[in-house]
Amino acid sequence: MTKQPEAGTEPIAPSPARRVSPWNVANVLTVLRLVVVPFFVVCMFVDGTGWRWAALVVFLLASLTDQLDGWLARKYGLITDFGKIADPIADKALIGAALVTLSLLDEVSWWVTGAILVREVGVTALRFAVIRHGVIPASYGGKVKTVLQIAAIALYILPGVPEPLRWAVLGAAVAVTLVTGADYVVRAVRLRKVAQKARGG
Ligand SMILES: O=P(O)(O)OC[C@H](O)CO
Repeated sequence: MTKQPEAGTEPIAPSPARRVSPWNVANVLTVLRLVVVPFFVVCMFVDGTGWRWAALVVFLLASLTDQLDGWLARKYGLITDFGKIADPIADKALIGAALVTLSLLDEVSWWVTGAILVREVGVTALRFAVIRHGVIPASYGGKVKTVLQIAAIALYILPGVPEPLRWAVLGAAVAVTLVTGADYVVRAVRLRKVAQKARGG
């Protein structure tokens, strides 16, 4: 019986099928998400409700590209190792910039921003630490985490949202962020073991 790779880990193997260029529409959207981050930050720091709404629109449009690039990559077979690494990094840049900005403006506690940033930077470092064994793509939990983070940040950017609603969604985002971070550590250990076994080590 053919042994299937373990879920959530993808050892690097030579692909017998067609090679997909990293310069495809899904990856271009991922890079665009990175490019709009400075525009979002500027909108946040300019005084006035209009600029708040502009920041929200930029943030939500950039977040939408996260859902769109993943969908395009799956539908048109545009999944590349570059996309698997760059997509979570682009999400982290957008989410990280939003949280740091909200903390600088005294609207989100620094401990929340710090806990989320430590997890996000840690998972990125982990991905690079095991990259010689394979790529750890975003998990289902990781995607749920990103949606919760986006919802929580949008509620903080939006003027006049009741505080209990903001706290509830942000609390859920922090919890899922930390739990999925621990899950990636388990996946990285598993990936290393699978890759070492495959090499006969
Ligand atoms: O939890 P991560 O680090 O895999 O990030 C998930 C991505 O942001 C989903 O698009």
